[in-house]
Amino acid sequence: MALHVNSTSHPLHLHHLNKSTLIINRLYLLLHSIALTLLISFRISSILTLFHSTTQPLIPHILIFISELTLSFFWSLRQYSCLWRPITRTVFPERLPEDDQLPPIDVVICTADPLKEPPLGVMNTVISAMALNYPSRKLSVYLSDDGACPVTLEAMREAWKFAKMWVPFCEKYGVETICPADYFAGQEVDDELMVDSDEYGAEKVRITEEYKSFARKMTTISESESCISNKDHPAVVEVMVDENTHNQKKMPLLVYVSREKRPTHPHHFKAGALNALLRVSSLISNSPYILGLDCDMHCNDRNSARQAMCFHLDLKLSSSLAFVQFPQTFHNISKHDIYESELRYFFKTFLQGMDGIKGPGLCGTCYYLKREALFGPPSLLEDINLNELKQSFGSSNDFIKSLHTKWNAELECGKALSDELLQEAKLLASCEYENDTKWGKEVGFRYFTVVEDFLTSFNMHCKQWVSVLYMSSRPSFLGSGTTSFNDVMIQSTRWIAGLMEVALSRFSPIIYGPLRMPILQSFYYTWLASSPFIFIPLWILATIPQLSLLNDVAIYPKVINPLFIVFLYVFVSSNLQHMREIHSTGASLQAWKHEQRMWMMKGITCNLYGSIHAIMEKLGVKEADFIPTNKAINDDEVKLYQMGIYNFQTSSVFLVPLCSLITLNLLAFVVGVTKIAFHKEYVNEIFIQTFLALYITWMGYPVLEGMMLRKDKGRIVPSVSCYSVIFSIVILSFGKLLVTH
Ligand SMILES: O=c1ccn([C@@H]2O[C@H](COP(=O)(O)OP(=O)(O)O[C@H]3O[C@H](CO)[C@@H](O)[C@H](O)[C@H]3O)[C@@H](O)[C@H]2O)c(=O)[nH]1
Ligand SMILES: [Mn+2]
Repeated sequence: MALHVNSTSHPLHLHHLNKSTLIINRLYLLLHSIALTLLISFRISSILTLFHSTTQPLIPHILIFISELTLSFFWSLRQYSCLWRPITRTVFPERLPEDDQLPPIDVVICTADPLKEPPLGVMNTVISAMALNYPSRKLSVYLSDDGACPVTLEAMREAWKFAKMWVPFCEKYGVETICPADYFAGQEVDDELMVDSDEYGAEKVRITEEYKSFARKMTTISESESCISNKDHPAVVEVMVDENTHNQKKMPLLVYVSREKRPTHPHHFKAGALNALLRVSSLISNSPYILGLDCDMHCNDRNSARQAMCFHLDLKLSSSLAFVQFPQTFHNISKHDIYESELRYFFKTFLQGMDGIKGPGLCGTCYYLKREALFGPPSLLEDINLNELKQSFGSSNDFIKSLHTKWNAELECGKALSDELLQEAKLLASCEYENDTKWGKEVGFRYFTVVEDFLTSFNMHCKQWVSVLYMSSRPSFLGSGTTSFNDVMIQSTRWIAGLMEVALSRFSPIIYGPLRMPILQSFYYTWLASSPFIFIPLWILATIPQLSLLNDVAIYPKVINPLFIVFLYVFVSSNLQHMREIHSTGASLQAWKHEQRMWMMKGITCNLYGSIHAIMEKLGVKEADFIPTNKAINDDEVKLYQMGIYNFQTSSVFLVPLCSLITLNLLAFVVGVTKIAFHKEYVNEIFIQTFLALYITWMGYPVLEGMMLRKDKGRIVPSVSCYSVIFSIVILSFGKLLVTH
């Protein structure tokens, strides 16, 4: 087995705690918590007095109280877990053991739909993984094709041929940009390569031509063959084999797997694909570590495997470390990033905070995971008998054997698998294999939610595994972010539905977590699993204060009331904190506006629909689905996105609530200001409500602009605006009943 390194004078990695950040964070947590307590006690006392009032309505106060209480709860979960102990890390890969002592790695890549995930992009991911700076014979790359398209298999055979030139080229010249598409787009600075420039120049010309021809073939393949996903087919496993038998250069193994699919069998989406890959790979290479990648997430730093090994091979950490997570970074984010596609908060602030408390959650891609962590510790495996093992892992003797054996060192690239092995691999990738086993329940990636990463890592953390976040200055992986409003909304709705599925399951983190993990870590899981409910306070805050204002009901303290200061403090301090956080992650302050705006827009729509979807699933009315995010480029959409202009070509289901609420807020603001203009003393009573309406209108400005000012294709079409006005009138009429006595 690999050599573990334990040297205090020459550690493989270090972590740093910034003392001053820690003090500021905790001071903010303390002061803000005090302010929230005051605010809530004000609400309780005013509700108690209103109980006996015959003139003032109670319902708006209670609704606002609910929203303030839930938002304070979310704030505590989120901020305590992420601000308490953020850390950063450094690694020393040069201190790793010699190459022959490094452990092997299986790279698993998932793809599902060649129309949404164009083969050229997928193959670039495959090739970039093969070119990682790691001993070739210790790397095996597996692609799971859930679409089972001949297109993908054909593309992969071509990718194999190109990789045989590309991998040695990268190795010979120490090419940093190992993703061919990026390299040929001119992202490598040649001067930095310490090479004989003539020879390099000539080889570069040659390989550029090869890439062009490869890219052309990808286009022809995608156009000529059927790109329709097949949902009824047997398993296909193919190891890429050399046509000419003597292979000059050792290459990573490359395997295509398309698990069996039948309409009668649930296939559990990505988690199902990953579990099939886990089994097939254990038969072929059985590496102890797994690099998980989405098909659009290519390797951008050739050293990530070695960086991850700095943690996995640390003697002190190794036995409890389940995975090293790298942040997801995207290559197509525009400088405005209006849709907050970068997910800055999650990948930069939040995961760093979690790293200080037993580690970040798994993010579905960009992780180096210990295979064992998905199967339970080896000691556990040793204690149970063969029958029990078969009940957990299924009937394959070869698979059970793999649980106890180390990686397959005999493996040779370019050699076909024996027929027997191939048959067994197909059995492991069949629909029936998982019947009556613990796959997806206690073994492997977890089912019953479309956020398999969240539930799987929650289970690992509950079993005391720890994780690590490593963020290097050069993005280790680059993927394509969602750059159209429609894609963002669909993706977020799916995530929310998945989180809600977890919240409603027996693994609901709020109950299952606190006894099994440190309290702040359980805050992280509880926050994410309960985040779907954010639509409740957001809907209340976008309607009740405004309806109250329109009906002359004051629900906030007067400006002269000392409690006004508390409300002001909560608003200002949370926004300043948000700005500080954005600044510390190097983003521009514009991000503040975009993040708040998207939080509100998604909270109002995606959180509502995702929650409804999950509840209906629970009731058996609807089936779970996983619509893969679109990765194909649409030039018109990209143009609008680059210019920072919203593209509202999406379902009216998303648009109508947004338009209606913004219209309502605009109306409330205008009425509020008019009232104040005629009766100056009103300002005292309705200042907060008028300000809130202004703030929401400002946040929703792109929607207003889309409805009223724009004429282009990305505007909000008049029919949607009409429905919205009707919906606003409905809200106004029902609202009047709600907020008046
Ligand atoms: O039935 C399916 C559906 C999807 N996928 C693959 O899963 C990956 C992620 O799907 P994508 O459409 O890109 O979803 P995203 O919302 O962008 O994915 C994020 O959210 C997912 C759910 O939490 C995680 O699994 C991902 O890693 C994370 O990047 C892609 O490679 C797909 O090809 C499958 O293999 N089978
Ligand atoms: Mn994706």
